[in-house]
Amino acid sequence: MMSKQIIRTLMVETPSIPGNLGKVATTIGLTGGDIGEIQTVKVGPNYTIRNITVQVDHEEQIEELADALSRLDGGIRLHAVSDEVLHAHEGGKIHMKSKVDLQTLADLRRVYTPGVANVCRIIEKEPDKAKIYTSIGNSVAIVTDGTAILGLGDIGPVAGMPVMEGKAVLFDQLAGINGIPILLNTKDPDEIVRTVMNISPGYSGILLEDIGSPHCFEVEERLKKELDIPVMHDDQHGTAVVTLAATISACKSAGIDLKNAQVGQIGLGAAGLAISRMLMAYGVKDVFGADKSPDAKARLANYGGHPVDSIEMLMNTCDIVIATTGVPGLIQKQWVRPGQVILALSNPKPEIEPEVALQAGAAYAADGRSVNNVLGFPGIFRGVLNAQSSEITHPMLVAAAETIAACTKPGDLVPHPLDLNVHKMVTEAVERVAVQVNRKAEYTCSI
Ligand SMILES: NC(=O)c1ccc[n+]([C@@H]2O[C@H](COP(=O)([O-])OP(=O)(O)OC[C@H]3O[C@@H](n4cnc5c(N)ncnc54)[C@H](O)[C@@H]3O)[C@@H](O)[C@H]2O)c1
Ligand SMILES: O=C(O)C[C@H](O)C(=O)O
Ligand SMILES: [Mg+2]
Repeated sequence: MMSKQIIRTLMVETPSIPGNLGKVATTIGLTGGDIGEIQTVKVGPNYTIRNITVQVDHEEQIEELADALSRLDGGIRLHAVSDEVLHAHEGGKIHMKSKVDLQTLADLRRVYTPGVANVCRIIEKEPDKAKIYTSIGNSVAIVTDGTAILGLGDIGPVAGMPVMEGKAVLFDQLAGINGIPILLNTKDPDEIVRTVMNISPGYSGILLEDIGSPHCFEVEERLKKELDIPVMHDDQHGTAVVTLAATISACKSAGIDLKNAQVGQIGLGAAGLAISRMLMAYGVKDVFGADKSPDAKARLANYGGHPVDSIEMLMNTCDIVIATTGVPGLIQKQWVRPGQVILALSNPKPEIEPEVALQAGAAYAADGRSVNNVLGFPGIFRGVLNAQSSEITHPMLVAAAETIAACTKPGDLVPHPLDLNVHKMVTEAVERVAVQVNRKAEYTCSI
């Protein structure tokens, strides 16, 4: 079974005779399609037209499906096949909008010149006032060099823009933050650091996204040192937060003692190394790691993890296995041990489909669509922006993970990604820790 990435909408007309919609559904099922939403477009005197969303593995299945539907008798007609995903991206997914009215000359003078000059002067005298009189206090740059776009690899920053726009949509709708994509035409760490430093005055946070390893480690570390605004590489720490949350939930449901469990991490790049570090910092004693790169394994050993040479061996010994390699189907079903927890987190396709892992005996299994850093980064940044914090610290990340785990329904691994209450709870948890950090800093400064 595959992850059915191709999504199409079929506009189908059926005469109003019981059983016709059933025939359509059966035809879709027989060609291997999964039915998603069904929306009634028009109810006629003796017919109904519906948009049916279908997910399939391959493009050719859509053609087979269209053929099969056109062969159905009794007046069933396929009117159109449309690509809603592509359609949703037409013209881009984001748009910079003004918050003020511009109807009259008075408006013009107020929001622009000459009124604006006085606001500039105020900020010149007291730069902190920019947080009050501009959007800077609520803006985060989403920075990519395009070197590790999802699991698609080094496809360049422009091809990665749909992902960056997606992150901006999530920032806006889940946390009310202006997320602004910044595409870098360089992969050189020195240039990345210099460029981000040079643009940083316009932002109150930097989200590094889909920057490949190992240069992502150096870039993040240097930017954290140089800048006095929060910097976070989402693929590292956002992913680690959500994975820790899913692991806590799985252990609770499966009765596994996380700290004494054997945890295996396959793929020790940006996501995998950060997940391993997070789990070890949380108290997990044994984290084993596999990667095709000896350097990646050496990095794990430096942080106290145990590198192993074979994925099969890791599968054979670990209670919890997490994979972030970007290689679909890497985990074979015969390697799955009964009762194991398997988080195959690569996007767009996992190392093993959750259904396959569960059929093979896994107690809990999930992929990167559900265990996804979308549950972490919006609330983490909202929390630090609210607290006007200059950094994102490890205790803030742990607070976020524990909050996500606490919001998870029994039997699930993580909450629904669009549950606004979860993002609010993450925000509050991070803000609480951030405020404590700020207070401590004030106290330290004053003594
Ligand atoms: N679900 C989520 O929230 C989430 C978040 C971040 C990343 N991811 C996914 O994780 C994957 C990796 O992302 P990343 O940013 O860590 O990339 P990366 O390039 O930094 O890391 C990938 C690592 O996998 C290793 N690897 C590749 N093929 C391998 C194989 N056959 N056997 C063993 N190791 C192998 C590479 O050597 C590298 O160290 C991507 O598919 C990405 O979509 C998911
Ligand atoms: O973008 C996502 O869906 C998650 C993650 O950042 C990834 O790179 O896969
Ligand atoms: Mg990413």
